[in-house]
Amino acid sequence: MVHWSLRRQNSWVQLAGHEGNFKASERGHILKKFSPIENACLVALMEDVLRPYVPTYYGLVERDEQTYIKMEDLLMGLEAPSIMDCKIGIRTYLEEELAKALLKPTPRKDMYNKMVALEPDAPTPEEHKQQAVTKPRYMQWRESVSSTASLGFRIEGVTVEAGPVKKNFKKMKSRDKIMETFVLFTKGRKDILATYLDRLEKMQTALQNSEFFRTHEVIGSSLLFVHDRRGFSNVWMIDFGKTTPAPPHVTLRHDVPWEPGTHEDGYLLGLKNLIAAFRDTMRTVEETAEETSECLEQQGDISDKVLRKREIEGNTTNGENKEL
Ligand SMILES: O=P(O)(O)O[C@H]1[C@H](O)[C@@H](OP(=O)(O)O)[C@H](OP(=O)(O)O)[C@@H](OP(=O)(O)O)[C@H]1O
Ligand SMILES: Nc1ncnc2c1ncn2[C@@H]1O[C@H](COP(=O)(O)OP(=O)(O)O)[C@@H](O)[C@H]1O
Repeated sequence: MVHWSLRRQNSWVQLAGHEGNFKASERGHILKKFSPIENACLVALMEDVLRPYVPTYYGLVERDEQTYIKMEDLLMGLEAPSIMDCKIGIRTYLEEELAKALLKPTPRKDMYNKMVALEPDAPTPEEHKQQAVTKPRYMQWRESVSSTASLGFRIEGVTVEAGPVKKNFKKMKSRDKIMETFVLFTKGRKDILATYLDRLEKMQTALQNSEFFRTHEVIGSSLLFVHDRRGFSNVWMIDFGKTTPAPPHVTLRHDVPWEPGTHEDGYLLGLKNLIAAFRDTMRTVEETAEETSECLEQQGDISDKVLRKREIEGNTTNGENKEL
């Protein structure tokens, strides 16, 4: 018998990040364009207590004159996977990008265009005139219109059972809507929610004991949630392209708001809020199951009932993410 995790039953799915950054590799591995910063992180993480929470690192390979980082394919073995990418932390850009923008602002037309596409009135009159914004300005605005600034995490992308990839979460700010998305993502399955919660809590403990975490500013990193209909589920820390060692004189806490110069990332604030949102989602699912006398062990899809219950309770404002 072939173990489930040894069979490749899926094709590559990319929920977020830069186009063209990944390349397929042999079974169980993927290739990501080399970045010295991410490479140094993965090397260090292989020796850290966080190792079980990050994709295994297999070194560097050359393809078509480009260097790639070879790492574990986290979708390996999943059948029609459901995947969710949540970016963690209260700040999504580097302090040095802010310093650069203050010293020598680089106007970004592409970021201005992304901004007006979402909120035509967001740019200032001056920015409208220039048809450009700086990168920190765009990133801070993205943080404020999403849940990053308030909750320390945001949903970047979701796919349910290998369906279409949804990325329309840029303005998802409210905790209620995030919880609705968790219900839709897991189809209200208590077993999957429970596995995610357990893994997140263990990750939280590992982070508190991690030498890597104590000494690194973790910016723009995500948690990748993966599960399938059979109930195989896991959460992983990915994307260390903007994770850098903190200056030696700085002691990072990760659970306090950022002030310029502190290098704080708010990673633990975000994780705490994410865990709480998962716990409340689970409670709602349990209450709905009790009320409707449904047996959750049957693992039926109760997401419709949970959402209807939330609507009745007045928690739902509109159906923005119901199409998942
Ligand atoms: O998600 P949208 O709104 O499209 O904005 C993207 C993300 O914030 C990227 O961050 P991440 O990679 O953490 O998702 C960031 O890449 P960086 O990693 O380079 O900061 C991009 O900056 P540019 O690559 O400069 O365009 C920025 O345009
Ligand atoms: N090891 C992995 N296994 C499976 N999928 C991955 C892996 N790493 C990244 N991905 C997919 O690629 C997407 C972008 O990854 P990320 O590392 O954030 O890229 P970028 O550095 O371009 O932002 C993730 O949302 C996820 O869907």
